[in-house]
Amino acid sequence: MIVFPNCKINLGLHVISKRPDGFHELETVFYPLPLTDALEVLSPGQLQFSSSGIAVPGNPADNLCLKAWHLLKQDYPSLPEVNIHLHKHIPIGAGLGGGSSDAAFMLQLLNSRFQLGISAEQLREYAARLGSDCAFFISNKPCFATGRGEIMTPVGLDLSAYSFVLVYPAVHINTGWAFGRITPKAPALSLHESILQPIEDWKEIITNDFEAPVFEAHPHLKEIKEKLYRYGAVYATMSGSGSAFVGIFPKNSTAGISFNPDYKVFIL
Ligand SMILES: C[C@@](CO)(OP(=O)(O)O)[C@H](O)COP(=O)(O)OP(=O)(O)OC[C@H]1O[C@@H](n2ccc(N)nc2=O)[C@H](O)[C@@H]1O
Ligand SMILES: Nc1ncnc2c1ncn2[C@@H]1O[C@H](COP(=O)(O)OP(=O)(O)O)[C@@H](O)[C@H]1O
Repeated sequence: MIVFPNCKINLGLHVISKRPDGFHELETVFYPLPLTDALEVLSPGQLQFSSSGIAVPGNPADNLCLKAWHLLKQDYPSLPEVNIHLHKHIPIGAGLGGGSSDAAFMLQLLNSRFQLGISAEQLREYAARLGSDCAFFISNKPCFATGRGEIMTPVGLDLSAYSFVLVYPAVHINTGWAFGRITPKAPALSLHESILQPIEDWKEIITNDFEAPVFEAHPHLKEIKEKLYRYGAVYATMSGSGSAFVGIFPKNSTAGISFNPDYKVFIL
């Protein structure tokens, strides 16, 4: 069985307060985009994980796909061992949620392949235990999110008239480090309201709190956002804790966009 875990972008992100458990309360809008990995699970087999494409840092035994299998195995002891192959295409440490998406798709795949009968709500709970933005990928629809990112309300956003330009400048941002560089505060205007304003106004009212610390540590990244606006983006932002940027352009207006050849650029 093969599935294609997609990435997400954050349209705005406010870090509101630090919680006693060390995590942060935030608000953001998650928006899914069709840049994907490929995740194949073969069974019967022995529990095995391999990957190709972009190298995933860290020990393969810690890969979120395996963690998802172990999480379900605790509650469903009859879950068979499987042979997992991940072809990694979504940039890592980019704020695109690729690892979280792999984990959420793995939970869903195991649930349907082995008919475990887990409800969508229960899947969201399992996913939230694997990562703060993992639960989003179970419903995978535009939503306003609060809490650690796991409390979601659907948001009626139709961006089908636009193309998305993703730029990944090959700078790996550690999410925990980025949260540690922010002084939390309540926003003057909640994203719940600002996201419903015309997209032409977003430039003035929708912000990502991670941009300031990331620009401070990597000043050359600011140029990417400025260049997206120079090319005609209606709205441009860093996604999540970075370092990928997204520019939202009217459809058929992305010809000729080019960046440093060391950067990865995806037009979706
Ligand atoms: C910042 C966001 C915005 O969508 O995405 P990315 O930029 O990573 O994609 C998310 O909140 C990231 O979610 P995720 O990548 O799943 O984070 P986790 O693995 O749960 O946590 C990594 C680390 O980030 C910090 N963390 C994460 C979420 C949160 N609400 N408060 C935190 O303080 C914690 O230090 C934690 O140890
Ligand atoms: N399947 C996976 N894909 C990507 N990263 C993974 C995966 N499993 C575990 N990781 C770990 O998660 C970290 C963050 O991954 P990723 O989700 O791509 O970043 P981000 O949180 O910026 O969106 C990586 O540095 C890697 O060590």
